[in-house]
Amino acid sequence: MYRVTQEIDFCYGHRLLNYAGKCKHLHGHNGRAVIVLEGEQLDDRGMLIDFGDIKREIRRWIDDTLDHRMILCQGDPALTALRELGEPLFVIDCNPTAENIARLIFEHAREKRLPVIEVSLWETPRAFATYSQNDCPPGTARG
Ligand SMILES: Nc1nc2c(c(=O)[nH]1)N=C([C@H](O)[C@H](O)COP(=O)(O)OP(=O)(O)OP(=O)(O)O)CN2
Repeated sequence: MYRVTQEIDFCYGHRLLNYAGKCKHLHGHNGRAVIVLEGEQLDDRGMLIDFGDIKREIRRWIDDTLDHRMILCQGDPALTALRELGEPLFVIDCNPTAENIARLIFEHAREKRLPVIEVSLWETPRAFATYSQNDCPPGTARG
C-alpha cells in the first residue's frame, strides 16, 4: 500500500455555537490541513497521485473557498451583520469545529475522486481533529 500526504496551510475565522468556553466568540486560526491519500497501484510515472493534482484539486479550493474567511454555522446570529459588512464567509450546516472542517475538506477531496482516507485539521500548534474513512468508493483512483 502506498500513501501520499500533503499539508496545506490556511487562515480562517470561526466561532462555536452551543459552547461555553472562549471559542464561542469570533476568533481566528492559522490552520493546517493534512490530507492523506492511499492506494495499491502506482501509475506509469511511479506515482500514486501527482502532488500537483492535490494542489490543483484541494489546495486551490481551500485558497478560494476557506482561506481568510469566517467559517460559520448557518444558524449563527452573527451572519446577518457580517453579511451587511460584506465580510467573506463560508457557511456550513453544522458547528465549525476542527472535526467538521476536517470532514468538509475530506468530502471535497472525495467529490474530486481523490483516494483520500484521512484529513486532519490542526487548529492550533498543539490540537488537531481527524476525519477518516478507509473504504474508497468506486470511481476514486483507489476504488
Ligand atoms: N474537539 C474540539 N474541541 C475544541 C475545538 C474543536 O474544534 N474541536 N475548538 C475549540 C476552539 O475553537 C479553539 O480551537 C480554541 O481551543 P483552545 O485549545 O482553548 O485554544 P488555545 O490554543 O487558545 O488554548 P490555550 O491552551 O488556552 O492557549 C476549543 N475546543
